[in-house]
Amino acid sequence: MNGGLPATHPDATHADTISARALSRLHAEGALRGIDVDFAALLRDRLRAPATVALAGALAMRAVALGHSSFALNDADRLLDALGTSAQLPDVDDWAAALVASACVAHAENAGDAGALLAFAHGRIALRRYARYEQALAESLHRCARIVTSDDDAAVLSSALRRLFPRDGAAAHGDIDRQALAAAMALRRRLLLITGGPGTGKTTTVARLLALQWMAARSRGAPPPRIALAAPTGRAAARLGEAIDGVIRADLAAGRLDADIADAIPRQARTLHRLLGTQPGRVSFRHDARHPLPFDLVVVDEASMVDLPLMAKLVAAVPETATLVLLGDPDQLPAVEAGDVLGGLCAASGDGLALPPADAQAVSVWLDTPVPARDDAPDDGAPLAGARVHLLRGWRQSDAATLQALADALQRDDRDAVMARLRDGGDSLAWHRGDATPLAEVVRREALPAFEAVRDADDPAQALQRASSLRLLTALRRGPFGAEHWNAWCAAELGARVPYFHGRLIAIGANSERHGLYNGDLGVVWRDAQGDAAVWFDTAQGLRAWRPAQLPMHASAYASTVHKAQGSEFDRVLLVLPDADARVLSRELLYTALTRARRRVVLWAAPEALERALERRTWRDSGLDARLRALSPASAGRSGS
Ligand SMILES: Nc1ncnc2c1ncn2[C@@H]1O[C@H](COP(=O)(O)OP(=O)(O)OP(=O)(O)O)[C@@H](O)[C@H]1O
Repeated sequence: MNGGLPATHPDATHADTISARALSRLHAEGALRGIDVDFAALLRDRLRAPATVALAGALAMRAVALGHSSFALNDADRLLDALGTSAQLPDVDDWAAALVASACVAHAENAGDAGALLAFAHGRIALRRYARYEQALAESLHRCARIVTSDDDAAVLSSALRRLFPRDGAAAHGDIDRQALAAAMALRRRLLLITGGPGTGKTTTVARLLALQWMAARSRGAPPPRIALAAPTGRAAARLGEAIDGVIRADLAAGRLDADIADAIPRQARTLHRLLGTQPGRVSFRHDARHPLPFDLVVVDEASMVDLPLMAKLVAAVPETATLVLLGDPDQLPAVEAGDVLGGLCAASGDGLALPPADAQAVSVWLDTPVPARDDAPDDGAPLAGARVHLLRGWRQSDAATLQALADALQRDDRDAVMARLRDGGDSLAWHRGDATPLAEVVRREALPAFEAVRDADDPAQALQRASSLRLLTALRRGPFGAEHWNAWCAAELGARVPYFHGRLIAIGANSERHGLYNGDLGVVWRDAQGDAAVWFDTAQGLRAWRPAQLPMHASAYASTVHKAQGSEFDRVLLVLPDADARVLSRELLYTALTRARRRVVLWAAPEALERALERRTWRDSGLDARLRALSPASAGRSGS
């Protein structure tokens, strides 16, 4: 950036003066980055925009880096607060008037203005690119969220649902089986979100939902549904495929499924990039609105990890006649990139506990149980009402029960219960107070043996089996509590003398179609008798090895940030928080880290850092709900009834 900001415009208003001052101050303090201020300078110097517009542009760009797709003018103080600062900002009405008057800003009346770099709608300012994605997503969702009037025979559906979702004790007490409800809703809706915490049976539900779709198609005399399973990362896709396979096998053995349907249900899930078809050197995918995906049902797991541009492209590529089912846990950290899409979808679809009356009535007949209907006035209703079913009951057994209870307490924001659970500990939970136990001692005792077991395995296959037994998770990447430091520390403890030492654990950091390796895939370095190193991976084609120099981007996999570990699971997790407060510490970070563990969590954290993390919510601002509301002033429930 040039040494200062552009000079004040000759006919500057009071709002411009305030804006110019705010820009200088926020730049000087470091709250705005060079790139934000350069963008402001471009708007003012080259495009002759007033300082009000330049300030809005700089803040919109800064907001994207914090994960917001846009920010509300009347909530700009909150954005500054998140940046750890404050400044006098223009009066909201003056600011809005200046934005509407500027040729640099697209708004409802000049929406065709292709040259505008910013967009202003619903009181929110966004970089034009993100506004376009958000508007396109809202329009596609609005289209696909309409109710499908199923012409399936109610008796056939009832009997299929009874077979796939046998009643257990809970249902006998009058509770509805929310898993069966979700599967049934996928027959009425083109868009369905199935949300819930870990172990609430999202994958189990989706496996049975696929079977139900088959049974329904068969009874209708329709061709079998063409099904695609996908997830944002390779790891998550592999887990989804394996989990569906496990459910189908168990259901077949229990007589809940016929063999021909069990055989026909796909178990291979792919990354979203692979599903949509990456094209070398291009940001666009092979499948889009004009070349839709050749499927009738698209299931996407780990939806919380999908960012705004990718979700917009996915939804556009789902054909009008297909059903899109998104699975996710809205309490997890949102996508690293901008736009909390799952959060926006949840805001637009309500709590997922009650349905619009028309849905409730239809599904009650299929489930043979009264299903609660929303009783709010249609005009106040959520624009995607009925598009979400939230699963409540945790099903994981025994040794993970303490972890499940801890995750529940985090979800409820019951801090006393969280602290009590942590203090009580148990076989599956241990808390080392950061002020009392040296971290290196804990890592040496709790983590190192698992990494030594990888190194000392008999062969690469055994090493890879042991690779996901433990991961050290950090809040930060750099510094003494960061993943980079602990990766180097573990390597040194394991006796590393060369970068690709025998038994080194590697994680791939980007998707590579060419290799068939995906972000998060784990590999292990194995040296042969001549000392030559190869890195082995368990791929969809079986065990494969590459020379280190042939691999896509990768890093050691002993430690990683919680953000990076999203979509992965480990038997045990050692979570390390920094000894002082850091802005990344939040309840969602704790929740995401703890729910990565299947069996045991060891936490190293100072009580104060833990308390700060529990107090802070990850804040992601999104205009999706506002855009959806603008598209459907009446609720989806009314339009469909
Ligand atoms: N209706 C059910 N009856 C009995 N067991 C169930 C039921 N639903 C799920 N489970 C069991 O609970 C465990 C978790 O289920 P599942 O993997 O489907 O949950 P999930 O929500 O997808 O979990 P995660 O988000 O952690 O992947 C599995 O062992 C599964 O067999």
